[in-house]
Amino acid sequence: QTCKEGDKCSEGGGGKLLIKGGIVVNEDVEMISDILIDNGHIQLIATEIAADSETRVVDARGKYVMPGGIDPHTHLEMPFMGEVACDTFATGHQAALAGGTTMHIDFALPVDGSLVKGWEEWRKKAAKANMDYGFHMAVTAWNDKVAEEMEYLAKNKGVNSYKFFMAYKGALMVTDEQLVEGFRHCKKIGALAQVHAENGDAVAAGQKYIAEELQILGPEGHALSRPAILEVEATERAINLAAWVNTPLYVVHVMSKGAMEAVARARQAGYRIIGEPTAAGLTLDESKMWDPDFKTAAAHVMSPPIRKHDVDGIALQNALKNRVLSLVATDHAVFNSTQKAKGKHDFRVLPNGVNGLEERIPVLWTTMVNTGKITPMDFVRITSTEAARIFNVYPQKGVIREGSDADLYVLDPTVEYTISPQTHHSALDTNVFEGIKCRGKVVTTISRGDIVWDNNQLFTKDGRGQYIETKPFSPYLFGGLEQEEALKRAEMNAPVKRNLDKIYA
Ligand SMILES: NC(=O)NCCC(=O)O
Ligand SMILES: [Zn+2]
Ligand SMILES: [Zn+2]
Repeated sequence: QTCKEGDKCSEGGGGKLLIKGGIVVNEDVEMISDILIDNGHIQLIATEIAADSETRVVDARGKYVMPGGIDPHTHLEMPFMGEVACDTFATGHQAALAGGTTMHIDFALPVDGSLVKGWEEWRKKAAKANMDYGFHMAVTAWNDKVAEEMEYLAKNKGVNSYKFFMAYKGALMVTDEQLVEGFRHCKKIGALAQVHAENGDAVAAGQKYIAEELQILGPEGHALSRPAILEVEATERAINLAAWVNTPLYVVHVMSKGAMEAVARARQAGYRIIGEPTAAGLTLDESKMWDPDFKTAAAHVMSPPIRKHDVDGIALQNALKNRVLSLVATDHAVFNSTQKAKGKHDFRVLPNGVNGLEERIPVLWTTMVNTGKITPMDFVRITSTEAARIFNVYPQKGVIREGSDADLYVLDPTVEYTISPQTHHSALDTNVFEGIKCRGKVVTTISRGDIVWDNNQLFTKDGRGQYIETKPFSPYLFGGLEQEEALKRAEMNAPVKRNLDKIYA
């Protein structure tokens, strides 16, 4: 149930709220506290707060109260491979809110080669927003106009991250030269460079070989044509180029152990590299692409592909635990079974993408907190706080703190349920997490002080979500870079100076 235009949304909507007695978790501390919310913000956090007659009380005793999830990687209503992703900014947001996520950052694509037009187009799509959102922009070509528009959007429209696709040859892919130009420009304007790291030329050759020579055309051909080694190669290449330019780099959807190890080496070497695994990559297995039921196999097709759980998934989980990987996204890009059927006879035209906006929080909690792999505080960091810091919206988001936006959710660790497309809130008719038994359920979600999900019901409406500007030069990424640069420049001149000293000694 969602509130329609003109409804009073009496169960949610404004007013003072008191969340009583929950285990309030931030990334650095957890303690039993009350939280008073007014005017969309957290007003007071204290051991005991009394409610007046106008205040609605949410009983959170025995439950966790955590900062609203921030999903840093989604594709709502994205035109891709001849289809348009079927979750809109309404249905995608409703799914997210039912799963404790209260903000996401979506990838806007250029329109007619223009980033500004792309940004405007995505703002139109987001007129239906049910929760707060920001944008990254994809850079799919390189010229003066692209560079100018990046600067304009970073300075004036709150876009502080730009993604370069090293795959999808003939569509979104850029060359290494464009990558380097783009990285340099990101550094200049204080924006974060992001990469989809797969060797697109090799993937194209691999697809041709698997489809034409080996005559494998089913969804398993997708996995076979995009092996981990091509992800590792591109990840290492992007890291090296970013290190050369000396700009921070964010590797989206790290799916393989090898790519994670490349991120680990780079971080150990002191580079500013961030690795993002996805909910699907952490918890699912590639074997689903071999499922005899086409609908099931096709639902699992995404790029880079879901890998082997016992090798890659577990290694990604451990890397997250040890802070080699930084935060978890979904890469929510959903195509229903009719749309996926386009690739029934050839995996090369099967729209790529899986779901996760609603499942990220309960599935990760079940997989990683219930097993003792990470603490609730770690959980908050990887699902919310780290994204807020990286994309420079902290402490407005990502923390339960006085003055912050009242975006939070209540999770009951005792409730068990099984994920199913029949009960989820996405417009999708499949669900790659179907059948997973979760222990820990988001029972209440609060977005800007409104109860938007409670007791298995949505109380939200289209248009209530706000655009969040992400400002450039995030101190979390760019702090100290100038000093580093000055030292580097001094080192560059050192051999020349040594020689001159010798000559004129
Ligand atoms: N990942 C995927 O398969 N689809 C969405 C586009 C992208 O992120 O590459
Ligand atoms: Zn991608
Ligand atoms: Zn993506």
